[in-house]
Amino acid sequence: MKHITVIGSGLMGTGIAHVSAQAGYQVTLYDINEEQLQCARQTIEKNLDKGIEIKKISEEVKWRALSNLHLTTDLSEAVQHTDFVIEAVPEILELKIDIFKKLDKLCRESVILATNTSTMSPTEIGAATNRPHRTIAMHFFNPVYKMKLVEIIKGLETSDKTLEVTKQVAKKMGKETVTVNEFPGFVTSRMNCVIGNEAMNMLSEGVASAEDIDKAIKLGLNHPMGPLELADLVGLDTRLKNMKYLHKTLGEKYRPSPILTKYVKAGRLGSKSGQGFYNY
Ligand SMILES: CCCCCCC[C@H](O)CC(=O)SCCNC(=O)CCNC(=O)[C@H](O)C(C)(C)COP(=O)([O-])OP(=O)([O-])OC[C@H]1O[C@@H](n2cnc3c(N)ncnc32)[C@H](O)[C@@H]1OP(=O)([O-])[O-]
Ligand SMILES: NC(=O)c1ccc[n+]([C@@H]2O[C@H](COP(=O)([O-])OP(=O)(O)OC[C@H]3O[C@@H](n4cnc5c(N)ncnc54)[C@H](O)[C@@H]3O)[C@@H](O)[C@H]2O)c1
Repeated sequence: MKHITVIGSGLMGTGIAHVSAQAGYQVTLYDINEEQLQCARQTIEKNLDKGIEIKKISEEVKWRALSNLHLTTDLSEAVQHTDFVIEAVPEILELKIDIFKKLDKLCRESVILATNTSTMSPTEIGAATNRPHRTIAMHFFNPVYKMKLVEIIKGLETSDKTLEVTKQVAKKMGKETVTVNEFPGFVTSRMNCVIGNEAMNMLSEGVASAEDIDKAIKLGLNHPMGPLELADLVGLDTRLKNMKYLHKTLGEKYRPSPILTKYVKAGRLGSKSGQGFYNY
């Protein structure tokens, strides 16, 4: 297990590539958008510098991590030498399935394919390949350099060997893992969804201001972030996609708050667009 390929260099793919390269893996980061790749490299370098500044890593660790990182917009090249693939494209099932079909054709038989989906089914994604026993979900958390958890979700056909190897990969990245049986939203996204949606409904009902809702949860329940600022961090478009999926699969109580739909329609996507429940 020497080479990891990350598919998608956005918010999460960037973080996953960072921790993989810093852990000593050879990393190829692939995206269809060259600009996104360049942005990812800048973000990784910035975060490595921050790690040096707060004395979490040395200069040598930074340069070794950057030397482990390779960027490409060529999918065949991206997986030519890979041992393990982690997909982090937008939360669109058809897109993930399309990519897994391509990966299945291009990757050596022994390569494990992992998806960083927040809520979708590794069984369904794996069923689109000839290697459902080597398909798994590896759910990282934002920001990846900080969040200690990787939530691992086995698909129906995922082999025990694949689960074991995936746990080892997460461990080498310095992460703790939990193993979840496949259910929409797993553990964390489903809980995030309920808390976030209730906060959005309270805001719409005029129960309290966004600031006070977040402050109450931070100081009253000791969360590191309030639910509304967290939704801004995650991306309101990603949150809405996940909510719609949970609503379809788990029923009425997961109906997205109307304010979330309205904000996404207005292009208010959270910190990544400069405006969400707060201005950035
Ligand atoms: C259906 C619903 C679905 C939801 C949608 C998808 C959700 C998704 O699936 C799951 C999620 O991600 S949910 C989201 C889950 N995420 C959450 O819930 C996030 C919760 N929020 C937080 O944890 C904090 O507010 C932030 C980390 C965001 C900012 O914290 P801050 O203090 O204002 O920022 P800071 O100054 O940067 O330092 C932070 C810490 O990182 C350290 N560090 C910095 N740079 C570093 C580097 N380059 N290297 C190493 N370390 C580095 C720094 O030393 C400090 O360490 P300490 O040991 O803590 O002192
Ligand atoms: N945002 C979060 O906090 C968070 C946390 C954990 C998991 N996730 C999950 O991670 C995945 C990615 O989310 P994100 O927030 O990083 O999204 P994002 O929009 O920030 O990044 C997606 C990236 O995928 C690229 N992309 C789009 N189509 C592609 C294709 N066909 N081939 C290769 N690259 C392509 C885009 O150019 C972009 O760089 C989603 O499944 C999401 O649910 C998100």
